[in-house]
Amino acid sequence: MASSSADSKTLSNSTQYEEVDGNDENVLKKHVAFFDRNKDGVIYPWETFQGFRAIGCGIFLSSFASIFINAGLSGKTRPGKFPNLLFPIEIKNIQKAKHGSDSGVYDTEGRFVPSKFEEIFSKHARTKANALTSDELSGMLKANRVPKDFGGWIGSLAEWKILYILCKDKNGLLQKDTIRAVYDGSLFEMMAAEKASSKKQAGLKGANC
Ligand code: HEM
Ligand SMILES: [Ca+2]
Repeated sequence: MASSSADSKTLSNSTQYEEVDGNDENVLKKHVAFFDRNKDGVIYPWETFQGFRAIGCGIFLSSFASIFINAGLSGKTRPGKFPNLLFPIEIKNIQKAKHGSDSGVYDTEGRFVPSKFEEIFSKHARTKANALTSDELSGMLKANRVPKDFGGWIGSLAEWKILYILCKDKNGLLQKDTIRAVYDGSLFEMMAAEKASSKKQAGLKGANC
């Protein structure tokens, strides 16, 4: 549905998310931009580590994630056959790092596909229309599995389980708004701001979303 709003998305009364402008935007670039700490277009493992720490993750998860993500995605985003052993991820080619067994919310060019986003909830949200329980999330991951695509299974499992652990609400639900915000990376900015402000307040520990 068209609108004159300059925003790239709106939340209508029926909480259906729709692209308004910028349909051809590579939103996947925005998803990862938070982790490019010095904004030079390349994400090194130490930047992934710093990004995870900034959103409140512990040293163990941050270390594991930075090794796993950079070793796994670097080669896919770089030209040529030879690996760079500093494992940089080139943001301009981030759509090449997509894997199988995903939700399809990012298309092959990294664009956000609203209908696929809505499908997550129409197909898998049974308890509440606008949220997923842990079981419903597991059901979605199973349903998205492409046979024998073990790399894709692990990638999807890691992305969604980390999101669930970090951002479930007090009732164990992963809210639709939270999931929407992970796609364009705004969630990471919010988490970092929350972590920074809670740090200021008398040593409160890094929070969930
Ligand atoms: C706490 C940090 C992160 C969380 C919670 C997270 C979560 C997610 C989620 C939920 C998806 C959507 C998958 C789907 O639609 O099925 C996704 C996709 C993706 N993420 Fe992240 N992510 C994080 C950090 C990163 C980092 C640091 C990178 C790389 C620098 C990255 C690269 C990607 C890529 C390439 C995709 C597309 C996968 C695909 O659709 O096939 N993510 N992530
Ligand atoms: Ca960088």
